[in-house]
Amino acid sequence: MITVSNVSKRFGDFTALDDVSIEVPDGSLTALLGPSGSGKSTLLRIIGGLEFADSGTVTIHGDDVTGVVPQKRGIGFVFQHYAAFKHMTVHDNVGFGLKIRKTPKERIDDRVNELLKIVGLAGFAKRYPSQLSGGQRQRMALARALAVEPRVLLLDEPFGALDAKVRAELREWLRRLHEEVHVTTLLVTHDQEEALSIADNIAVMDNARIEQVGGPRELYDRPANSFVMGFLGPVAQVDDTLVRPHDISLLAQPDGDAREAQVTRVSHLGFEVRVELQLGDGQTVFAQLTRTEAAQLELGAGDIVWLALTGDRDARLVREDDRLDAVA
Ligand SMILES: Nc1ncnc2c1ncn2[C@@H]1O[C@H](COP(=O)(O)OP(=O)(O)OP(=O)(O)O)[C@@H](O)[C@H]1O
Repeated sequence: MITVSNVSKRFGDFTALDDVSIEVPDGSLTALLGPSGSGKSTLLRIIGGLEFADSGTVTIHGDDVTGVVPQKRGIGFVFQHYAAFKHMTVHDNVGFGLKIRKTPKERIDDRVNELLKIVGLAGFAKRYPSQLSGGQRQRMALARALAVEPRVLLLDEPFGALDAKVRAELREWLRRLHEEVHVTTLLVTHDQEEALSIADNIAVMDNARIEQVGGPRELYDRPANSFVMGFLGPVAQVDDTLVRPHDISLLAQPDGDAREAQVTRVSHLGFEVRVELQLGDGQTVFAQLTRTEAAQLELGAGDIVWLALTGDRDARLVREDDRLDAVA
């Protein structure tokens, strides 16, 4: 387990981390998720020893590493822009950490071959980094980080520089890799879909603080506040209630508490149909329907419908401040 206790960090008079505490469970894939500038990388770098906290402590597997240099923390790093040794083959890049630890050559060869297989680069050992695609280079970086059998793997937007399709592939691949090697992994990302799809534990950060920690479903279904709710997915507002747009259903007739609304726009986005509505008081609301639901209602602009809130009541919030606007 990684334990961060009451860590604060300032750069001049700017507070990058404000009394942050978090526990990263052993063997988990934990994401640090938040907007740009929220302090994710600073927290990761403090855990890795690339930056030192002004106050607070970091322990890894019970050892206090707060003042320990990165090389002695048992950590593997991968960054967005991976600095490979250009003049070395893929094999030598991956084996570099073992070589400087004076590991016998045969042992290095075995370990490198095993890792290249795991990351899907078995046939690429003799190539140079310039002969790899961006996605292959990041997989090589992961193999290199894993070579020295770190206690913890720290990934800072490792797929951030790749195009969307490759990024999605590598996400799935990282998830499978993690299931295979089980090393405690901390992943910095600003992409909620990335965090929700691969992490089993997510810490949502904003403004130098951790807002909420939990599993993907817990965060989505029980957001602690409007910031977390808005950062994890779309939000619609009906009066002062915040709901997920898919927790709004539209009825052809009045029913109970359902509110009358006029359809102003219907957008067909494949499986999803997005309906813009206007309530009697002028408030605009977005609802998300499946194409089947929309087809049954035969919705078109100008239609009058009745809007009801469905879904889990605990997944709703009463709007308490303007933090949602910061997300949108
Ligand atoms: N060495 C530094 N000197 C001064 N300010 C810094 C330094 N490192 C980070 N900061 C500031 O601290 C804040 C948090 O930075 P950090 O990189 O942790 O954010 P982040 O959430 O990882 O954002 P991003 O996704 O953009 O990297 C930013 O406003 C940044 O400008």
